[in-house]
Amino acid sequence: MINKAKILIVDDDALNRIILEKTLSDEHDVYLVTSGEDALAFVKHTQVDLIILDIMMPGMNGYEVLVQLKENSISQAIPIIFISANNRHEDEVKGLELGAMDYIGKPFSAAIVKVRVRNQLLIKQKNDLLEILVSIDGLTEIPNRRYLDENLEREWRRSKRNNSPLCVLLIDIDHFKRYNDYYGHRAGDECLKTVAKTLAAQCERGGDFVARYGGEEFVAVLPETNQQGAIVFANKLRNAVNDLNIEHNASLNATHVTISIGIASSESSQAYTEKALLEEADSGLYNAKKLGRNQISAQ
Ligand SMILES: Nc1nc2c(ncn2[C@@H]2O[C@H](COP(=O)(O)OP(=O)(O)OP(=O)(O)O)[C@@H](O)[C@H]2O)c(=O)[nH]1
Repeated sequence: MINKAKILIVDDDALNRIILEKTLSDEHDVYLVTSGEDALAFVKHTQVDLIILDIMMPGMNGYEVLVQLKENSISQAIPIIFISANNRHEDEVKGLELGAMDYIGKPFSAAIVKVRVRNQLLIKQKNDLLEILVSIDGLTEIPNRRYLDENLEREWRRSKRNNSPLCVLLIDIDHFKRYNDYYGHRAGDECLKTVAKTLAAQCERGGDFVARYGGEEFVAVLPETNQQGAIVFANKLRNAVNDLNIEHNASLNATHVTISIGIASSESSQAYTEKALLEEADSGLYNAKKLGRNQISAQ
């Protein structure tokens, strides 16, 4: 079963646009543009699930449009079906080699277009699900290290491009080895799950996220946030975990589970890479531990 999808049709021929719209609009939301240039502009502001792309058009041809769509991170994952009167084998091979998922010759049968669109949407749905599954940590069900690496790098590049501040927080549960030793590994897992969900739930601003970094460590990424904002957020995390009041009789700094947090800010940092920024957050964490735990420390 596929959900209603957003399909962009790119064709300079009015009759083709009308027939394709009529064919697909009972199952999907259909958008129409008449040139490659308009298609590239459209995907910048509207998220679409599939593009049906004519090849021979005045201005940019379909091949050129496809190459540009594949070069842009916003549009590179959108499946593209070529629809063209170029029915030579070489044209079809070229289209598929460039990255189109399917190629339909003109004149086309509406029934075939319908089925092929449905097939591509099913494949995309499965790929999207797979993408989510490989980005989620199995134990805590929050984003995993893989998700963190990919998204932190992207946010770092965005921050450099737009000259906007970026903060990262390295968060560690205090005396967690003692927790495991005292309450057992299974209780340790439950504690990790609760803390992870609590940390993730504090992210209210779009773009902010918390991921499991490994073991009992987590990382929060705060785009467009300066150090002052990051300190406010870090205290919110620390308070939220304190408020859980999870008993920790083996802790050496409290009678409940607490966290320590190191903060690094791109504005005050000398870091040239996002990894170096994380290392600075690690130094902050080391300080917070040294200062007695259940604290934050900004670099
Ligand atoms: N239950 C459970 N424990 C884990 C998991 N991943 C890591 N740990 C445990 O987390 C503990 C981390 O211990 P340490 O790095 O020594 O740090 P700590 O005991 O928290 O001490 P401080 O960080 O200095 O406050 C180790 O005992 C790991 O075995 C997990 O998935 N489940």
